[in-house]
Amino acid sequence: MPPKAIGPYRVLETLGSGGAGTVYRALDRRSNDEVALKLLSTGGPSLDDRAARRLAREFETLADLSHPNVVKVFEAGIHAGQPYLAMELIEGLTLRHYLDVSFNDLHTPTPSSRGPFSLRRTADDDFGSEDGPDEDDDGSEDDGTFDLNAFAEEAPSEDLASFHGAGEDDSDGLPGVDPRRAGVRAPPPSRTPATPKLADLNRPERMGKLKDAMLQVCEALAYIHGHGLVHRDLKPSNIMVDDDRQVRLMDFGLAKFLADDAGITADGKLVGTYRYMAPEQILGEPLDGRADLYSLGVILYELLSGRPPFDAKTPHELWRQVLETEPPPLLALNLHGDPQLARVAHRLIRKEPDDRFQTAEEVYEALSE
Ligand SMILES: Nc1ncnc2c1ncn2[C@@H]1O[C@H](COP(=O)(O)OP(=O)(O)OP(=O)(O)O)[C@@H](O)[C@H]1O
Repeated sequence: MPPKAIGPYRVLETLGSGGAGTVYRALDRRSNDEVALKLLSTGGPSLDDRAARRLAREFETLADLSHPNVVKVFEAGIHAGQPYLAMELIEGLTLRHYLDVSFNDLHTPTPSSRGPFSLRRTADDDFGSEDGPDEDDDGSEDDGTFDLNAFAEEAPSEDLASFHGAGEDDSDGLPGVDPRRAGVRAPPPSRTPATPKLADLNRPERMGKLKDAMLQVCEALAYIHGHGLVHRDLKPSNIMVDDDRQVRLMDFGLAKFLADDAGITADGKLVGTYRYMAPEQILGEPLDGRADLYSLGVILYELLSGRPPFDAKTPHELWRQVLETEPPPLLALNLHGDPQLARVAHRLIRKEPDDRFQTAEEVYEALSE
C-alpha cells in the first residue's frame, strides 16, 4: 500500500519502482501541482540528522540545474526516515519503451519465428539463473539463438550474494572488486514476451527517433558534465521521452548521494547498473564524464543491435568480458545497421577512457555527421 502522504505531498498513484525506490504521482498541497515523487529505499536504518543535511546539500545543487533535457528536481526531504525527491512529472515513456513502440506497431508476435537473428524479450534481468539448466522463459532448452534480452528491463544491480550461494568463492576474479559488496535489488516484474524481427530495428522511423533521442541525451550530458557532475547510472530506464519527443535525463545525482567516490554505499554495495558500467566504474576508480559516455555507448549498441555488447550469466563473467574482451562487431549482429552509428557506439565502449570520445559534445558532432 502506498503511503497516503509524503511530506507536503498527497500520493495519488504508484508510477513504478526500481532498484532505488518507488516513484509516485503526487499532488503538492501547497501549489496544487502534480509532481513525480521518488521515495528512496536506502536499505539501511533511517537517516540520521547528518545524512539528512547531506541530502539537502546534494539536492540543492540539483535544484539549481535547469536544462530542457534534464528532469527538474524541485526539492528533497525525509519521510519516515527515508529520503524522497520531488521532481517534474513526465508524461511519456522510458527510452526503452519509446523505441519499442515501433516494434509493436509493425509486428504481430509469432513465438515460433525465432530465427538466428530473431529478438526475444525475456522477463529476465541481465543475467540468467546460475542454477539449473540454461532454459528459455518458456522452459525450452536454449536453441543457440542470441539471448537478445536487451529489451527486457535491466535489473539495476544484481544480488551477488546469490551467485555465491553454492559456497563458491570467485571473489578473486577481478582486481579491486569485492562482489559481495554489490547491491541487492529486486528483479523487474515480468512482461509479456514479444518477438520483433531484427529488420525492425532498422526501420527509418525508429532510427530517426533513436538518433534524435541520442542527440538530446548528449545535450543533457554536456550540460551536467559542464557543471562538473557525473550521472553514474545512465541506462534506458533513466531516460524518459515525453509526448513531444523531448528527452529527460532522470535519476541524476542519486548514485552520488547513495555512494561514496568509488561508487560504494555505506552498507558496502556497488551503485550503478552492471550492464552499463564502464570498466573504471567496475574497478572502483575515480570517474569523470567519460564513464557516462561509456554507458551511452552500451545503450546505443543495444538499441542498434538488439543485444548488449557484453552479456553473461553472472556479474563476474560480465565484468571479465567488460574488462578483458572485445564486443562483437555491431554490424555482424545487424548487417544492415547504420555504419556511422555503429562506429560511434564502438568508440564509446572502448575500455580506456582516453580512447573514447572525450566529451558529450564530440559525440553529438559524430552522431550528426
Ligand atoms: N519524473 C517522472 N515522471 C513520470 N514517471 C516517472 C518519473 N520518474 C520515474 N518515473 C516512472 O517510474 C518508474 C520507476 O522509476 P525508478 O527511477 O524508480 O526506476 P528505474 O529507473 O527503473 O530504476 P532505478 O531506480 O534503479 O534507476 C520509471 O520506469 C518511470 O516509468
